[in-house]
Amino acid sequence: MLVRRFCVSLSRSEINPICNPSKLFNFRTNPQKIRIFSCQNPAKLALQAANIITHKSYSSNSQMGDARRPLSVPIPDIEKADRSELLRALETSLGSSFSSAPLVPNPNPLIIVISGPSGVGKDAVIKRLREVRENIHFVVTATSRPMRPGEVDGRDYFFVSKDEFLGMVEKGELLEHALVYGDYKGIPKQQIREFMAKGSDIVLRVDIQGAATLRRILGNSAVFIFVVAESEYAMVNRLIGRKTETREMLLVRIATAREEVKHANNFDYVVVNADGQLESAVKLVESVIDAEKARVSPRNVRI
Ligand SMILES: Nc1ncnc2c1ncn2[C@@H]1O[C@H](COP(=O)(O)OP(=O)(O)OP(=O)(O)O)[C@@H](O)[C@H]1O
Repeated sequence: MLVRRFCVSLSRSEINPICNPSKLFNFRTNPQKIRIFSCQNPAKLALQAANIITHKSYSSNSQMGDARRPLSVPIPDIEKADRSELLRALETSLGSSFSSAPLVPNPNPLIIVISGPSGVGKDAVIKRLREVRENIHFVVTATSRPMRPGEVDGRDYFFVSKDEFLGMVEKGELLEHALVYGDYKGIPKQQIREFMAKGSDIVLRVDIQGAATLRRILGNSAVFIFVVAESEYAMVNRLIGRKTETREMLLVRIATAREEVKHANNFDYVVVNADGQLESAVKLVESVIDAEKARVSPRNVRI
């Protein structure tokens, strides 16, 4: 019964390498042998198939008169032969040895732009991502805003004066810059070039305005991720809880955030950072990065 099923599928299958070895090995097949397969006796057919794969289909040098054709070698029984013997026979039959070189090139380093309204947890997501992910560089933004308690110059931001900042702009040292709530923020190009050359992925953390500018500059060569809280209430609560804003600034930030939530469409991915669910948000960002690395047509960024 089993033999019958095997044979029926053999005779029906166009791509079955036994019925048509040319599909697999690109050989010129002997039409005579293919015709033999269409015989009606299933047991005989199975035997012939087995016979051909071990000996006959590769044995006739007289029919393969050119140098590209594989040599005539029997393929040992897969159950009995040792692996290296089998590999050698397959290599000889195919006419070339199996390479250990990667079948596809290593993926290009990515630029990942992380943005979202104020207070949704961009910094919290990035801080955790920094702990769990290797080979990724978090660009330190230059800013003219004063340092907050607990922040470190060169780690959280490069804190510079307004004049120093404008000097950087003039020398073309910034990929993008903007005036945000009265303070300048900008992305130093040199850092990106340096770390991409080492093969690191780059994370840029910008506000919505900055993300829109980067989209114009980088187009689809970078990955844009929009981080949001699960609700406006949660977002406001987090801003209040952070205790970094004056009452006036709180109002401005919340009003701006309301507008900014509408910009999700300009991004490639949305990540919801729900209350108490920071780990899930970070995992999702990691999945996005992994998926981007597996793209068939990679993004190709030049700074
Ligand atoms: N998933 C979460 N659950 C609870 N609290 C969170 C979560 N994510 C972030 N927070 C807290 O919310 C506050 C705001 O987060 P964070 O400073 O990271 O926001 P942000 O988007 O970087 O804000 P801004 O754009 O104003 O700098 C912080 O006190 C942070 O610890």
